[in-house]
Amino acid sequence: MDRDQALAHIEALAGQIDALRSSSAPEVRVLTILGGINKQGQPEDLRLTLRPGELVSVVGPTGSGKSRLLGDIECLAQGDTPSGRRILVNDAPPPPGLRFSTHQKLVAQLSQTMNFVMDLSVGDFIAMHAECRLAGEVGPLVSQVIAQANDLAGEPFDRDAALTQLSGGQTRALMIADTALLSASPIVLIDEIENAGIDRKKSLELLLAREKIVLMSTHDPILALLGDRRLVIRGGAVVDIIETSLAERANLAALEQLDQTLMAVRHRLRGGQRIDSPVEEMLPWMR
Ligand SMILES: Nc1ncnc2c1ncn2[C@@H]1O[C@H](COP(=O)(O)OP(=O)(O)OP(=O)(O)O)[C@@H](O)[C@H]1O
Repeated sequence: MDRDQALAHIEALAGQIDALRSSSAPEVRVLTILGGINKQGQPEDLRLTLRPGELVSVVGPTGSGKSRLLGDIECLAQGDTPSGRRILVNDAPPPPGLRFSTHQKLVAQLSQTMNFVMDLSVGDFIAMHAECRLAGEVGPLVSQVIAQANDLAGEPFDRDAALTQLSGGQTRALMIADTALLSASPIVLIDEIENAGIDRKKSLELLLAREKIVLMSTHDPILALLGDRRLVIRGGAVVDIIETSLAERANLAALEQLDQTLMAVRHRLRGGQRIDSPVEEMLPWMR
């Protein structure tokens, strides 16, 4: 391991320790995003309020500024990021203590590229996190988190599995179950979990059932339409806020069927089967 790799390793460990310490966070009744400027320096006309249990998707072309928006929320920006946005918590700027606290993290982040680097078993890691949150017996909660993660992941794993040996899908499933059941952070940011090999709809339902505010950047129409609203980003600014309409919800059902079609074909492909029969014959819902 060279110096840079060692430093990256230490940084990742520090992040995970911070996550373990995030044992309490203040209640967020309302989160407000105040507009800043777009990439051309023109004003962004935005005052968006979000409440617990709400799912908002963030859509826009590559490079339009979706991650910047999530980054602004993550650091509770106060006009000090390239977008100039400001974030209010319960209608007021967050106190600096809250912004930079590693103990009271308001925001949990999940992304496609996150990985565990700790040399621990799944059971030991979840138990450590649970001990930070609870006094008393943590065993049942650890079992619940692992069972929930297995429900989300395609391939099952047990508590003795090493964290670093989990697949991408299993890692994401464990992070989501851990965030939903153990993390105190009331805001969850998701940066593209489309190809994670997990049950994405169930994952979102799990987070929302815990009354989190969830913002999710995505290019996937099914995920985007699951949101109550979607923010359209262009040129570094939110240019539209679209409420998911009844007609869109009806289309969501049709899109989910298409998705099942592709999943059925993928399943055959993975199983080493041929894809040469008519597509309708491969579909569970058309048979
Ligand atoms: N309002 C803004 N003012 C200045 N720079 C911005 C603004 N919004 C975004 N940027 C910058 O533009 C670049 C691209 O933005 P970002 O990575 O957020 O795009 P993205 O939509 O997430 O792209 P992708 O879909 O490829 O991940 C980044 O360097 C980001 O800091």
